[in-house]
This record gives sequence, C-alpha cells and structure tokens, in this order.
Amino acid sequence: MSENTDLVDTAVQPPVEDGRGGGPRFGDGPATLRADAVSAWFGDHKVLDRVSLTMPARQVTALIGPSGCGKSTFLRILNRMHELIGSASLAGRVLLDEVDIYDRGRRITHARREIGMVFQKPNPFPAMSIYDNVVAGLRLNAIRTGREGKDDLVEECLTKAGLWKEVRDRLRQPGGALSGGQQQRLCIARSLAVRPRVLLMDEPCSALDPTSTRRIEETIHDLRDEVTIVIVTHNMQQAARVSDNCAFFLAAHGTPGVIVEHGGTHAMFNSPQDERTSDYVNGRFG
Ligand SMILES: Nc1ncnc2c1ncn2[C@@H]1O[C@H](COP(=O)(O)OP(=O)(O)OP(=O)(O)O)[C@@H](O)[C@H]1O
Repeated sequence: MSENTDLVDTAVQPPVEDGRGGGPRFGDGPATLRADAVSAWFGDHKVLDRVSLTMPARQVTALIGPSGCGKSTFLRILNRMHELIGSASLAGRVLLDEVDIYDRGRRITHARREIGMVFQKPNPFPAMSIYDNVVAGLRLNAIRTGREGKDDLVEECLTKAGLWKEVRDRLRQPGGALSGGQQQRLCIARSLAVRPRVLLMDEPCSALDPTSTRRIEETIHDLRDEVTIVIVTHNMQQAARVSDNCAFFLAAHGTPGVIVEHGGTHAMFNSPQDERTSDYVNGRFG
C-alpha cells in the first residue's frame, strides 16, 4: 500500500475526508451516546442496575457520585473496555447515534476508535516523541496517511488540545519529558488524532496541579464542538465549570449503582429535585 494513501481503514468502513486538509475522518462528527438499561457485574457482584442516560452530541456530560458507585465502570462500558476484565459482564445497550456498539456485527476496535478514552493518570508512550505519540493511534487502528497529512494532523490535534504553542519547537523530544499537565494534553491530542465522535475522560485532572487542571478545563471547553465529552469527576466545582449536563450516581448500602438524578448542570446544582443530590453537590457526604 502506498504511503501516500490518504487513509485506509481495512477493518470497517471507507474513509471520509473532512475537507480541512487535516487528514482522515471516519465518523460524522460529534455523536449522541445513549445508555439504555445498562447493568454491570464483576462475577456475581452487581455494580450497576439498569442505568439509562443520554449524553447529547456537542455537549459535556459529567458523571458525579461517591466513590464506588460505578461511575468508572459505566464509563468503561461506554467504549467496550469493561469486557476486557475476565469476571466482568453486562446487560443493556449502548447506542452511538442509535447504533448499538455491542451489536454482534460491530468490532470492538471500531467502538474504541469512535469513542476515545483519556485516563486519570496521563499515559503517553514515555520514550516515544511528542510527534509519534500523537500519531500512534493511526497505526494501532490501521489508518494510513502520508507524511504531510501527518504533519498537519499533529499540528491540528496539538492545537485543539491546547499544547501546540508549548511543544511546536520540540516535537521530536520524548513525551515522557513533558510535565504531567502537558502529558495529559498530549494524551488528549493522541485521542483526537483518530477523530473520535465521543471522548470519555475518567478523572482527567485528579493527578494534576490547579494550573494544569485549569488548562485541561479550557481544553474541554474548546473541544465541545469537535467531540461529545463524558467526564467522571469528584470535583464538584469542576463539574459545575465544565459540564452542560450532570448525572448523579449512587450505590446505597451495598446495592448496585443507579442514577438518582440527571439533567442540566445548572439545575442539578441550584435546584436539585432529590435531597440526596442536594446533599452530595453541597458536600454533605461523599
Ligand atoms: N476490576 C474489578 N473487579 C472487581 N470489582 C470491581 C472492579 N472494578 C471495580 N469493581 C467494583 O465495582 C464497583 C464500582 O466501582 P467503580 O470503580 O466503577 O466506581 P467509581 O464510582 O468509579 O469509584 P471511584 O470514584 O472511587 O473511582 C465497586 O464496588 C468496585 O469495588
């Protein structure tokens, strides 16, 4: 196959140019993600019970709730990472623009490419250059693009992740040499390079200092037209600052996690319908 091939996805569907000269694009932009009656188990321990939630396109949805109520498990179900754990099982459906990502005909790699994930601890490939970190996902997803396309893509993704100006003169230096906050923005850039339609973030700032946290929050704000975002956070101020919608999870006394209340973030914080939501967002427990 020629190196000049713009993009070849041998796995699933033909590529679509995005018309911005920035390289490949597989989806049709930000998508709505909908969980329908999702339950989850580790062995015979049920940790989520019939959770339904719509995460609208081009919006940021925050998942909040005390430790152990199943937020991360729910997030991992949204891009088929839960099934990697041997004892794990689930029921229900996850629909990306109304297409079930768990349909038998759909590949796990396809779901992962369309629904990216940024983790709590920044996890760039430390010895790999900043440039190669950004394009690493292309190879992993069997996406080919020419050198020029890669250069454009690296600049575009680093710009979107709010890192370009800081690293443009040292793209060949190792990703591991960046600060923690820069590494996290590099991981966001890496996720964006495969043009996800949804980006999941699992406490992306919990390992970062306040300045780096603010930069990530600005990045999240700037990305909302690019990609639908679902973020798990323990930081109520952060949820209030970055999200349009919130879902409050709770697992009471050893019962599986459920969503107690969800809705617009402003309403959830200022006029919650459920007393438990009010107690949680006002710091009275959790
Ligand atoms: N790999 C695993 N094997 C077995 N049980 C697990 C595993 N991962 C999570 N659990 C259990 O599932 C439940 C939900 O955990 P989960 O990490 O999803 O909660 P969480 O709300 O994200 O918590 P936190 O806010 O502390 O990260 C907990 O009871 C936890 O112990």
